[in-house]
Amino acid sequence: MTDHRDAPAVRDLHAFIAGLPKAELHVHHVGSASPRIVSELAARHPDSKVPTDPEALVDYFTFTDFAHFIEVYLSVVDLIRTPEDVRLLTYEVARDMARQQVRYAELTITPFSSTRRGIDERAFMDAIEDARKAAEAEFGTVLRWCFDIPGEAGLESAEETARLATDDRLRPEGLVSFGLGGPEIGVPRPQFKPYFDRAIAAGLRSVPHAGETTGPETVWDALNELRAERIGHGTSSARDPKLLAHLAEHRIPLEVCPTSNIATRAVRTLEEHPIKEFTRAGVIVTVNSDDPPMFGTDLNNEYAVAARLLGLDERGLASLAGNGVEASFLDDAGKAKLVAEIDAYTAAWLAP
Ligand SMILES: O=C(O)c1cccc(C(=O)CC[C@H]2O[C@@H](n3cnc4c(=O)[nH]cnc43)[C@H](O)[C@@H]2O)c1
Ligand SMILES: [Zn+2]
Repeated sequence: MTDHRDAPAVRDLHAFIAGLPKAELHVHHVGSASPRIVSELAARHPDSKVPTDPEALVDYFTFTDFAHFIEVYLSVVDLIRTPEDVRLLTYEVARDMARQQVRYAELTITPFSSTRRGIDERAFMDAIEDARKAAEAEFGTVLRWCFDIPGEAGLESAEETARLATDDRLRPEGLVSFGLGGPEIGVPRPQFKPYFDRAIAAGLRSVPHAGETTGPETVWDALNELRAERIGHGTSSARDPKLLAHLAEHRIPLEVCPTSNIATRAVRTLEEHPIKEFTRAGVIVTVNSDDPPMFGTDLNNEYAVAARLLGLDERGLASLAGNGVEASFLDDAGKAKLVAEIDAYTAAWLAP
């Protein structure tokens, strides 16, 4: 993904980013399946329309709009049919993260999509937990889960997601937060309040998507009705100065995913992305990859994009990585350790 025509200073920045320890807060489980895993699963299930040839996947993963993206996303969801598929996917996603020096990730998982397709709920939880423990032991990447409601699937999906997230016999050890994903148009956030209330009462943190494909009123709803502690995307917040001031004052971070917004055509070009308006308004910005292989990106590339749009040098990038850690649901000791690692890496890189 590095442009080899880059000037030497830019190349150095890419190398700095590649080694920088990072936290990722907004990345989807199925949306992180590498072309190799997608083609392996597609070959196992020849009834699927998903191509088996990784090169054909590039075309397949070119989206006309957000609705088309969700349609393609669900065709990949359809490839995950057994607990072993779930385990393999989760473990391989962690391997890809470790290669990018991602030390900690909150991975958004949609258990409803798997249980409704017939995967046993107990086996599903065991598969993700087994992969989480193996990944931490083998790659050193700490994974935590965000269970999200696929809002367009209706309140049945909200009920099922809340049940899976709060039933003490099922709830996985790695679960830290509760989310809401899928299309926003025609899916008002307030209807999900009772499910978020239950999840919050059970100790989960609230991290809905909002303002990705609809206006700032959706972000207000996420804050006021769903008690959001971070906002997934929040792109349209830039259209409401009062909202920007509120996010800044209450230190509600945005999980910004620049390339995703272009790929789903939520934003026309990177140059038009409001990330700079967020930082100017004092909003805490974290940078994330969302569905990296589907959007032809990875977290390192998203940091490079942010560096370009925000004019960041190495210290600025280290501070951006620090935002990801501070906005995470790691405990204080975990945060301090990862921030110290970022600082030590940056100091060593900049040492004469
Ligand atoms: O699983 C089903 O059967 C189902 C039925 C109806 C609707 C849905 C969904 O809408 C699933 C959406 C799915 O998309 C995930 N996702 C991945 N990237 C994004 C994003 O950038 N913005 C919003 N959602 C995203 C999300 O986690 C849901 O799982 C499913
Ligand atoms: Zn997302």
